[in-house]
Amino acid sequence: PEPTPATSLASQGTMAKEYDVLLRLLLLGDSGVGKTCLLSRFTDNDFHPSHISTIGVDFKMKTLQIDGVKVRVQIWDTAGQERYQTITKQYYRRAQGIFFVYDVTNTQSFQHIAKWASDVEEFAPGNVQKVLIGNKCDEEHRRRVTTEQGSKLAESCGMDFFETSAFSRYNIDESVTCLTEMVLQANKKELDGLGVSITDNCSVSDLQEKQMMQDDVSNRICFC
Ligand SMILES: Nc1nc2c(ncn2[C@@H]2O[C@H](COP(=O)(O)OP(=O)(O)OP(=O)(O)O)[C@@H](O)[C@H]2O)c(=O)[nH]1
Repeated sequence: PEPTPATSLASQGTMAKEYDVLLRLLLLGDSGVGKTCLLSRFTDNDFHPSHISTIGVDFKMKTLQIDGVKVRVQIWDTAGQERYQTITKQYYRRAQGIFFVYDVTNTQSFQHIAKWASDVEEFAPGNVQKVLIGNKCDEEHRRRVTTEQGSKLAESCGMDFFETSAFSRYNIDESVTCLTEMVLQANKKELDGLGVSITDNCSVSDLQEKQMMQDDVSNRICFC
């Protein structure tokens, strides 16, 4: 589905002051690692035992309070299946933060993180913030990727790292809050530079979009 444009969301917020800042985060990783479940657990406290593959992209939102600022986090869930990648890549450049998700019981999904990361290098904005997630850590008996391996990979890619469980809710709020804080921090200067305090009603996405339009008009990808 197409979301309501960020600008109109922001202006709705002006009336009711539902939030101060709007951010876009993206979930990437192989099919079946648990991206949809992580999102449902975070936004609705729901868990689905069956795997229904995401088709293309989907999104959900939740508002967090961070240091007294109401931050509306729009999280985009992408299909892990190869055949949707032409579509999903189009969403990379509008993300301020990315979760790279693997499944601790699936070595291949861990090895593929390098490929997801190199795609992001190519298609996402330069200052995009990144967090590595090793999901399904409740499945200790089926684990194939150690915490140390995850932690080393995260360190080598300059990412923060969490092991999570959408099943038990372990580290779900913590990982989303961490990435949200990183995005706020990374955009603080930009917001200040544009004369906008992060306590004003605004969308970081729109501000970045404006700046990118000024910076690289010639490099813009057309979505139509
Ligand atoms: N034990 C356990 N199972 C999980 C966890 N998270 C997801 N699953 C299961 O893993 C399967 C795949 O989960 P999804 O969330 O649909 O996977 P996805 O990454 O969104 O997959 P695509 O949409 O195909 O890219 C489902 O059967 C889930 O119930 C978890 O933390 N623990």
